[in-house]
Amino acid sequence: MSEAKRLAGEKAIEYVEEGMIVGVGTGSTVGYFIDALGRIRDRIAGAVSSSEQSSERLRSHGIEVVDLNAIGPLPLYVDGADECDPQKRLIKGGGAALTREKIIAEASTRFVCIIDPAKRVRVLGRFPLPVEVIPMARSLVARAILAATGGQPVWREGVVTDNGNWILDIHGLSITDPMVVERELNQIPGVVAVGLFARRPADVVIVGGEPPQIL
Ligand SMILES: O=C(CO)[C@H](O)[C@H](O)COP(=O)(O)O
Repeated sequence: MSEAKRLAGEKAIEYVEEGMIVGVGTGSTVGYFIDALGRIRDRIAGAVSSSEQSSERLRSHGIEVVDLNAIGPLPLYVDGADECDPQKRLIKGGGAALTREKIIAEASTRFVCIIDPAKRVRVLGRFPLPVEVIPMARSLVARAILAATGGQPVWREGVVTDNGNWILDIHGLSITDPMVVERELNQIPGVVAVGLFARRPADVVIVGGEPPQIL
């Protein structure tokens, strides 16, 4: 699968234009995109990063990491996903960076999602749905998730997000209406962000392969 990830990550470079500030996600597929971005670093103005991990990798290539507050809308955001349905709605957050990823996706005009073929599903939910929670609300949120969805929330123990919060992964969901589930979970006090990207799906999906497929 890492070859498919590399092919997807490198293909996404075609969406980068001269002088752009590029939004950059998190994960192993994005790692290939960052490395390719490093090869054209003189042609971009910098990057907005969704995680400390990606910031470090961007800086290692000499790419300046820019504060989202210092700029207007972003023309382009490139990120991976854990699942992608035919409407380009996503589950993200396997790397625990979902909140910043959601912020950058929202700020961007074009969201290009890069995946390997195994990430494509008909219905979202086989991958446990990550939810970032305020630590003191963990068990309250877990009970509310069970009541609202019937899914089984499991604490990703030991993982602390870049925002100092915790992750619950919801197992056993079959998400036939992602917009409704996203909205319902967002309303639980203590939830910081839900790893469902239904309200803001990807605009373009690149599926890594020889040749890459554009959806
Ligand atoms: O949402 C994410 C991080 O929070 C990643 O994009 C997602 O987990 C996919 O990762 P990978 O490219 O390593 O398969």
